[in-house]
Amino acid sequence: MKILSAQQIKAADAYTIANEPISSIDLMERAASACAQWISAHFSSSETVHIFCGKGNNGGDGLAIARLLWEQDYKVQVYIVEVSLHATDDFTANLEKLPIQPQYIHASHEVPSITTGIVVDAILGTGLNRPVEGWLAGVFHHINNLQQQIPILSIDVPSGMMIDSSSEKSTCIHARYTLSFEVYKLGFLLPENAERVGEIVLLPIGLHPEFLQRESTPYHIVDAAMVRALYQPRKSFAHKGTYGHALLIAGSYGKIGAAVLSAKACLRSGVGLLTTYLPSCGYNIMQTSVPEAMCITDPRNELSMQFYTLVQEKQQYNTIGIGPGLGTDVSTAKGLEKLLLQYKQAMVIDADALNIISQYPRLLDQIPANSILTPHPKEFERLFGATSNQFERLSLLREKAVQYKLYILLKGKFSAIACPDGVVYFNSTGNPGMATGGSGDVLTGILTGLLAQGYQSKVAVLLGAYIHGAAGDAAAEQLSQEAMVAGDIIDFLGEIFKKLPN
Ligand SMILES: NC(=O)C1=CN([C@@H]2O[C@H](COP(=O)(O)OP(=O)(O)OC[C@H]3O[C@@H](n4cnc5c(N)ncnc54)[C@H](OP(=O)(O)O)[C@@H]3O)[C@@H](O)[C@H]2O)[C@@H](O)CC1
Ligand SMILES: Nc1ncnc2c1ncn2[C@@H]1O[C@H](COP(=O)(O)OP(=O)(O)O)[C@@H](O)[C@H]1O
Ligand SMILES: [K+]
Repeated sequence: MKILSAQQIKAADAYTIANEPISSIDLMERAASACAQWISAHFSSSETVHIFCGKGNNGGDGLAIARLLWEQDYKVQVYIVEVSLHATDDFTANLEKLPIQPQYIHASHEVPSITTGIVVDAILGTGLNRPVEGWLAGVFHHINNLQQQIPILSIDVPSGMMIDSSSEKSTCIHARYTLSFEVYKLGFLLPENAERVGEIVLLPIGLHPEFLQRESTPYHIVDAAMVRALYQPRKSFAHKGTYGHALLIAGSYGKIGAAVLSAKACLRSGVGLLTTYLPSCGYNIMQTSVPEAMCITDPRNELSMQFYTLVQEKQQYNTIGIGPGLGTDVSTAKGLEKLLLQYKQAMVIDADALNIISQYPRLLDQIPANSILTPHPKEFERLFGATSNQFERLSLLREKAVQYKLYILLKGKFSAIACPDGVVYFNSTGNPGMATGGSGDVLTGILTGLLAQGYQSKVAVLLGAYIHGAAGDAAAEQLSQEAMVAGDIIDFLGEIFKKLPN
């Protein structure tokens, strides 16, 4: 699914009006009726609905929603916030059709004290053209202070929130739900806006499919349809050699669990053969807990320089996953440097392997093209530096993926996957139950398993991120977000793989 900028959304609107064709007031009616339907499905008509409208088309939506809910016997109060002297034509047309008398607000103290019902925020939408400040910011503060008692529903976008750049300097409505039209907006996907958007509900309003199909954008959402198209079923005459041999270099004293989780996830993602390279203290643990994995040990309790010679001697590994629980011992760093000089196929680099690279940045140039890096935000910052906001971080992510010809998956809710061509995919699966130690080690195992069995890096990272989150969602569904642990994500992988064939 494509993510469109405010400018592209405006163009989609215009294209739909010209080519469906439909009048702009009817398109607004369609958007408003999708919102009114959602509201009536979720809130009883005994609730008073307080609708705050600006004077642009977002306000026009609000007025139409007010009329539609009034027709369904809701008690409706409309407040027109005088954001501008100018009103749009569709706002004016809907004001003429409004069956009740609105109240006008020119100052923050004019916001009524509302103690029951629900609040609908239709003050500003994608037409925001400057940060919200001054008396309007005061109005927003008043509305936000109601939040504890009553739900705030923002129409299309929480008012005051920029969708294509940081809203740090703007006062925004903090919504409990954002009822947004047709497509995700980039700002919804970044953690800095989490408190502003609340729960996102996407409502289709019939924007022209031709426009959506042909419009190009660097930002996409990974969805179920996309991953089903990427998935390759196993061949009936396959043997274990068909699905590759992965080498997983992981673990240090006290962190063998990370290696175990990665190894199990790699095997449960369909790899043909798996060899793990571990410090000596991990041998019994791995052989007992994951008998399917072969095991080579380093004589030390940290991994030493020796693992590069192993790769040099045995070139049979289709890919290497390195990092979970590795530690950042100097000898491990030296081993990683030698490995990067020897091994030229795409690999998966995570956790302490990334931390080592951030200590020796020259190693970035040695990483094989098309490798997958999986930093969490802190690791990303160590690798590439701090940024002043998350839109800048996203630009930096794209820039580094292009510069080093890598797939860089920046972890979090809506993990952002930047590709060497500068395109970014946001993963749509996963939940806060996955914010538990070891979830990332499981992801490394999955990605290593998919790469080893022959998926191209791009397919492996999109498919892997999606199934990792989907298995996490299945685990949370069964066990709760609190009680699930990283190992449960592995246990639910099978359920997700079963749903992938078309
Ligand atoms: N997507 C679709 O296909 C469809 C979209 N639709 C809807 O249209 C919405 C976009 O409507 P829009 O373009 O009229 O802009 P909108 O957000 O109402 O704001 C414009 C007003 O805000 C003002 N203003 C701006 N910044 C300000 C600030 N900081 N502080 C104060 N004022 C500020 C600006 O004032 P001015 O700059 O003129 O002073 C102007 O008056 C979209 O979000 C969706 O709800 C549906 O109806 C149909 C299908
Ligand atoms: N709130 C969340 N929503 C969706 N996915 C999440 C959430 N929290 C964590 N995850 C996922 O869980 C994984 C956590 O990885 P990481 O922080 O490296 O964990 P660890 O180092 O403990 O293995 C990432 O893939 C991340 O996207
Ligand atoms: K709004």
